[in-house]
Amino acid sequence: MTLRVAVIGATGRIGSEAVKAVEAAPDLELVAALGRSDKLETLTAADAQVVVELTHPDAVMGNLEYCLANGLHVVTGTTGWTDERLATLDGWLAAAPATGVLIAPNFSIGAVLAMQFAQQAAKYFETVEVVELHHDRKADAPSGTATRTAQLIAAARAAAGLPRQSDPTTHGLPGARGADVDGVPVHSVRLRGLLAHQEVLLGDTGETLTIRHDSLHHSCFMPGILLGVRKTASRPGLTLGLEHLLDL
Ligand SMILES: NC(=O)C1=CN([C@@H]2O[C@H](COP(=O)(O)OP(=O)(O)OC[C@H]3O[C@@H](n4cnc5c(N)ncnc54)[C@H](OP(=O)(O)O)[C@@H]3O)[C@@H](O)[C@H]2O)C=CC1
Ligand SMILES: O=C(O)C1=N[C@H](C(=O)O)C[C@H](O)C1
Repeated sequence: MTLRVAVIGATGRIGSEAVKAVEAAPDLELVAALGRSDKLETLTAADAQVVVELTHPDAVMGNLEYCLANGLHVVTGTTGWTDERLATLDGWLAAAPATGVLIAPNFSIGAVLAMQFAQQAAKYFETVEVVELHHDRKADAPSGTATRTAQLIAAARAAAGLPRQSDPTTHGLPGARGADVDGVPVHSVRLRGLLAHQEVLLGDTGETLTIRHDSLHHSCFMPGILLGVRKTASRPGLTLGLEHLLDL
């Protein structure tokens, strides 16, 4: 049976690729492709079952509220998630218990693996920092991937009983040490010509380990999006991270 799929953010960099990927999938039918000015009612009028949401941190909450109020499953890669936003989403999901939502900070398999490797390595190195590098049109910093990576690293360190990293800096300019995400410094570079890249730098006495991932084209996100579309309708509630859908 084909799944009826809609894309919100269809004119965007990743959304336009998602439209093509859904159209090319034999088991999926693209029933709506919404840009910024299209009404969300189009989704219900088109009888969509799964909505792929790839817009902007300012738009994602309104889009999810509408989808959950109308029993539409959602796969979103939009960034800007905070604990407060996740709590709000939990409330909407409680009122729509049959509905599934996948939030994937990154849909690329390489990025998901890099996050897992960083999490695995975290307890063996006393110091760790994250550097993320993106194109110069990106609205959010740090990136959703870097934020999630730092959270996973911090949780792994805490579980292993490691203390928060100390910072010896006593003199410097504001921001020079990056953003503090759960005690992990995260540095954001924005540069024309780049797409999405990340390095996790881990260091201890006499050695360093660098875990680097590069997204070179938006096509790298498509297998993850399609996997999410196929699985989320049968996973009620919130799935946070593509890793839960992969056999890792
Ligand atoms: N999880 C993942 O693997 C990935 C996630 N992303 C994330 O996806 C999101 C979109 O990225 P990207 O495609 O580069 O962004 P773009 O700016 O290229 O596209 C955004 C899309 O959303 C629409 N949009 C923007 N602002 C609003 C708004 N306030 N209300 C309604 N619609 C809006 C745009 O419409 P219009 O064209 O009219 O402006 C456009 O269709 C970002 O949060 C990004 O971080 C990106 C790549 C991978
Ligand atoms: O804006 C982007 O381009 C990307 N956004 C996501 C993020 O913030 O982590 C995923 C990927 O890095 C591309």
